[in-house]
Amino acid sequence: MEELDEKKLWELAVAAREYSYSPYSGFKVGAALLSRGGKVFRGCNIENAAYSPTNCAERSAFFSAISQGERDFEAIAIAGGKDELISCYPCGVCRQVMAEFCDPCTFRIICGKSRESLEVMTLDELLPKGFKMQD
Ligand SMILES: O=c1ccn([C@H]2C[C@H](O)[C@@H](CO)O2)c(=O)[nH]1
Ligand SMILES: [Zn+2]
Repeated sequence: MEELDEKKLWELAVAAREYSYSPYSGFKVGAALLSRGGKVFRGCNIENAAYSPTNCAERSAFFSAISQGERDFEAIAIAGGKDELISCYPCGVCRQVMAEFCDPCTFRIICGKSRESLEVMTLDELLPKGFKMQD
């Protein structure tokens, strides 16, 4: 995936953020998950009055994709912030879900607060020595 495509994927995360349901934190997050087949699955964070049922944008995107039969992923872009976007990285729970389905050395996570300041990391960088099925 070229740099241009990473920017495009991040723009789709920004668009997905518009659907965020976050009346409790006011922190809106969008994610765009790219499959190896070139499909994009979007997700947003969905909060709840009981707090703990809240789902992050990243997991919403993964669960949507997996529910539609997709299991082969290339990259995810994330855009989050209250009124303004900030550099928003996936939480530990989402990193663990990524580890279930993605190759840690090749799956890329794209974060940033603007098209011009995107950071691209592998899952292995964000979740080194993760716990996996074979463990
Ligand atoms: O990477 C992140 C970090 C936080 N959130 C959500 C969870 C909650 O709704 C809000 C504040 O934590 O942001 C995400 O969706 N993804
Ligand atoms: Zn999360």
